Amino acid sequence: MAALAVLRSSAPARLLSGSFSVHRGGLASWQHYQSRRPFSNNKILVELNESTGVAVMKMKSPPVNSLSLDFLTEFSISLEKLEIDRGCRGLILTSAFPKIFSAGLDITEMCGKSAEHYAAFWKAVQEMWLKLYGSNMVTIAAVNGSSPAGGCLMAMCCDYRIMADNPKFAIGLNETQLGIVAPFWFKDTMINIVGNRVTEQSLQLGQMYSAPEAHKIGLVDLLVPEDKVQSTAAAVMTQWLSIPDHARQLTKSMMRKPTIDRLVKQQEADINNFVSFITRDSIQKSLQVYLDRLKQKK
Ligand SMILES: CCCCC/C=C\C/C=C\C=C\CC(=O)SCCNC(=O)CCNC(=O)[C@H](O)C(C)(C)COP(=O)(O)OP(=O)(O)OC[C@H]1O[C@@H](n2cnc3c(N)ncnc32)[C@H](O)[C@@H]1OP(=O)(O)O
Repeated sequence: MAALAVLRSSAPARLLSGSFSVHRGGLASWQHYQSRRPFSNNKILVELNESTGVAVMKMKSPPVNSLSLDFLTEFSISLEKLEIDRGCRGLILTSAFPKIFSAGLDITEMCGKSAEHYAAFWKAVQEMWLKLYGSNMVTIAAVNGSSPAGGCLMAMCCDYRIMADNPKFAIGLNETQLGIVAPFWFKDTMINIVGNRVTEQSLQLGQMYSAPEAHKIGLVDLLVPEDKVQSTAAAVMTQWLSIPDHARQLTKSMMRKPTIDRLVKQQEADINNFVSFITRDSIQKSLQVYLDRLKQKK
């Protein structure tokens, strides 16, 4: 968080516009952030409303917004651009697809690949978490569909979660159902929202909660009809932005810094831990079985 705060105060918006081709239009228009990365297929659509200072980031990686290495890299770059843009104070994170917010980490990135690939992938997951959980912006998740595991983590990184009131949509950290283990920083993020007891039970059982259940345990803050998710997110954002930035940001930092520092201090060890865990034959088998089941369920 401290690192982001430094970035924000030292990088003038003019520099950002020059470096990243941000096109600014009239007051009422939306800006489109175009990524110049050659491998980018624009899996993330970002629209910044200059007059409100609110960006809407829509995940758009078919079919289910799974978090691949490419997706995560594009996500982190997009987030960093917004973070250093002084014209942007708030971020609404949502999905371009009805019914799916994000399917979590892309399981194919964790199966049958090299140790180097796993290390690069895990670093990208860490970076996504560090940037989103440590953001100085007001962040609101507009959860318009199901959101297992890494998708739930993304929502949990935000300051406030609004979910579509549909019992068919589920959210939670279901890692144990795949035979894998949520790392300590996933666990800490959840504890900070719902407390130790609920987190322990959720993680052991790999529990997925329907939207009403998630609201009941405090995993999501507000349930609204599906067609009201975006407008409610905008309204809640206005409330949050009425608080002076410096006071809100310092408070957020005070609450989250210990959790963030814990990973920062052992980032390399966490990568090594992930690689040695995911390369075990038994874990590879579990993931393959889970993936095959997913593909066969139709
Ligand atoms: C002690 C030391 C510990 C150290 C730490 C070690 C390890 C930690 C490791 C990892 C942590 C991982 C966290 C994760 O995020 S794991 C991912 C968990 N995600 C899931 O379980 C979601 C699975 N998907 C679903 O439940 C459904 O797909 C979903 C509800 C999202 C959507 O359902 P729908 O019916 O609409 O769509 P499907 O037909 O099921 O899927 C379409 C298509 O997409 C493929 N797919 C779905 N999810 C994923 C995914 N996460 N990754 C890759 N691919 C996915 C699915 O297979 C279908 O493919 P196809 O049949 O069309 O080819």
